[in-house]
Amino acid sequence: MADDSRLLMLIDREPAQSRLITAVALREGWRTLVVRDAEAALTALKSAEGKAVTAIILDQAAIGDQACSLIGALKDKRPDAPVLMLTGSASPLLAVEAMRAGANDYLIKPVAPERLMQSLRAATQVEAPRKELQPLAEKMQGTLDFDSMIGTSPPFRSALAQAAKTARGNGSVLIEGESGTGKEMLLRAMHGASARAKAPLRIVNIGSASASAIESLLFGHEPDAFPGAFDRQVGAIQHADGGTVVLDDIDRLEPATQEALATMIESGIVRPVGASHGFRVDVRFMATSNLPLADMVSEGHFRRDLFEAMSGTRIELPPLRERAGDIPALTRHFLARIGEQPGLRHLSISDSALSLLAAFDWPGNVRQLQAVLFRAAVFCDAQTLTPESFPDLHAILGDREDGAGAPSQDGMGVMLYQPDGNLRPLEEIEADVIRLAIGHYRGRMTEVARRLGIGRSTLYRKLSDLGIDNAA
Ligand SMILES: Nc1ncnc2c1ncn2[C@@H]1O[C@H](COP(=O)(O)OP(=O)(O)OP(=O)(O)O)[C@@H](O)[C@H]1O
Repeated sequence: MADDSRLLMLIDREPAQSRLITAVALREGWRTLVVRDAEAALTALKSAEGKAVTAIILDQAAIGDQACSLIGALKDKRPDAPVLMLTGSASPLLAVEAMRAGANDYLIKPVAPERLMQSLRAATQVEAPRKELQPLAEKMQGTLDFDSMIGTSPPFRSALAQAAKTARGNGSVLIEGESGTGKEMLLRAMHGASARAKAPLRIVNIGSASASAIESLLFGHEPDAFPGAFDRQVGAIQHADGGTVVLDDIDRLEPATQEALATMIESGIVRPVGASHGFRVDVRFMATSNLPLADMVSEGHFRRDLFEAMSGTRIELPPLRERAGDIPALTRHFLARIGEQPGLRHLSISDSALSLLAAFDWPGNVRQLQAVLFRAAVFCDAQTLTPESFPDLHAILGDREDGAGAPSQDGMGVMLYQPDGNLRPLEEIEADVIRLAIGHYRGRMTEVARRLGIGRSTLYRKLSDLGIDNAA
């Protein structure tokens, strides 16, 4: 059902794409106004209907070289309406120009409908930086091996060690973790370090298509297997014979497909949809899940046999908020990579800006950190990023800046040594750890106690023994 307050202007010349975007946007309550070119877009914005436009998607193919100037003109007329640009080009320079002109996001075609909607949702959220999940920065390709995975925090390092140890084997791998924690990056590194590194790696995003389309993508189909199946299609599993298949977001697999996959794995034979016989394949399965799959099994939402077949090795990647100590290293890594992009420069970052980044809880994890840094770098005129370079984070955390939000001792952790080189007394360190935890978990004392591994009453006793004001 369309919501009258949500009108999307789509500047697009491809009828099939317009229909698809209109349909997926409608599912999320958007009405869509389709226009074919720049002139029609600017005219439409002046009309009574156009005044109600709350977001704009622009396909660069409809505009050509003038896309960035059109973004500027649209932002002049409608500064509040976020603009997303679709393009066939992966040029970082175009991405930077589009952002400087005012685009909120830049998506390279083909874009899965879910990715597009995620971006539209993010751009229309009031608390934009919390939800910013599709950064331009992600289009910067780097090498994908274990060494390029930044972080030294113990839970992260133990996940990496487990991955490195099992990469060379043939068993299945399940990587669990919130969105943006690096699951896909880790799987690619594992495939790269495996004996199958030179064989194909096929990644199937389970959330990106309907259940029947996923079956076709995985197993392939015969001509006429279903209405619209004109040609034979070879599925990802068969394509990856000898290599690795990744089931990205396996938690979203429908029950019927779960069953078909469990049967396939058990038999080692893949049977295309509509085919009377199958083919024996040799593939290694890897999967990612945003939700704890074991819980889904206990709740009856995921088949136990498939879970067991998929979890030869189970690796959990921690959310960024649980490894805030890695934020400075990640930040420097991303700033170095951003600085290599055409149109951007190498920037440094002040300690106070690092403290601000460390105090945020990053619901979109490493991906979001990358996006926020990229945006800040695009708009930075100086050589150094400061807290002012992150106005949205500043607004969210600003009122906590002198206390709860900012981790103590240069923001990055707790000092173990005194200036004279001797260790600090345990009580002082403990008090700092508790203050840091209260700040990090924004005063949610149950969470603070849970994360510190102590009971709430012990926590309150320590607060009083150590003389900590719980508004720390
Ligand atoms: N430890 C890390 N070091 C460097 N870059 C990282 C690290 N972790 C994640 N990234 C970067 O963050 C982005 C998101 O990572 P990735 O796509 O692997 O996350 P994901 O967990 O698979 O997310 P989703 O569940 O949403 O698909 C990528 O650009 C990746 O390069």
